[in-house]
Amino acid sequence: MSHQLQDQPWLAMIVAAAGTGSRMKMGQHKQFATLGGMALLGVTLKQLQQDPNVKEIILVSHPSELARVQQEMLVSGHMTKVTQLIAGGASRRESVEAGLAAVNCRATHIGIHDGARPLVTSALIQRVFQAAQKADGAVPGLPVTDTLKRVDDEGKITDTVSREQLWSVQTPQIFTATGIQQAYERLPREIAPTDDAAVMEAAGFSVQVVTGCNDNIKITVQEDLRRAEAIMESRRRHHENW
Ligand SMILES: Nc1ccn([C@@H]2O[C@H](COP(=O)(O)OP(=O)(O)OP(=O)(O)O)[C@@H](O)[C@H]2O)c(=O)n1
Ligand SMILES: C[C@](O)(CO)[C@H](O)COP(=O)(O)O
Repeated sequence: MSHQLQDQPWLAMIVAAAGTGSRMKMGQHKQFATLGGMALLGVTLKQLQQDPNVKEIILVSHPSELARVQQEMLVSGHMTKVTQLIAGGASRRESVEAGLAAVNCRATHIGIHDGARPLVTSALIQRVFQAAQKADGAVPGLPVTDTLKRVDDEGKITDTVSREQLWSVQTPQIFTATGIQQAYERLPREIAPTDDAAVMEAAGFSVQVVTGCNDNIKITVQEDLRRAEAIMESRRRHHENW
């Protein structure tokens, strides 16, 4: 796919939501867990749908739930920015690659966001997008505040890792469209990166970190759902549109 040269930045957002949510230990995929009265993935999509910077959303879902997502989230939720709903793969990498293949050629920038991070805000997207326009890409992150230990298989500490210069990064991660497409093409098949900035780094691109948001948590285990509910409730008390 080629990307047109144009003056105005144009952001396409891939939502990686094809995982099974095995760590949530629920009877169904975590995308359907209830959060604030909606499906978790529905909350994420609503946030992106109402964001002025996001021009199109490519939703990557588990192959077994495409029909349900289409009906319960896209049609019922009026997610008009979702231009494509496609099947993901067995790994996050495969799901992102499927999304990249489907991006509109108008996109100057491609964002990649976890379906499991419903508390993303427009302020955060704006911050990352602005920084991405001055580099090959940008990601939100926070400096690590706990002390870090390396631990062996028996649970014994082997050493203490300096936390100086260590940041914990989140999504959305936003890159130049040509950069992220090239970076994935160059990535050796056997590598399974845990985020997309790692793919850019491996290809020699420069990625800027901007201040992330403490509340932009990834829903991974049941406890995260309770925390997310509390954050949503607090936002509702302070902002009308939450
Ligand atoms: N094959 C995969 C695996 C993960 N993801 C997405 O990547 C995001 C981050 O992954 P994670 O939170 O680990 O989700 P799961 O892989 O679903 O969770 P688990 O590891 O507990 O099974 C999620 O939105 C998930 O849906 C994906 O699109 N395709
Ligand atoms: C992409 C990510 O959310 C950045 O923190 C994270 O690496 C995803 O990890 P997971 O193991 O796929 O949940």
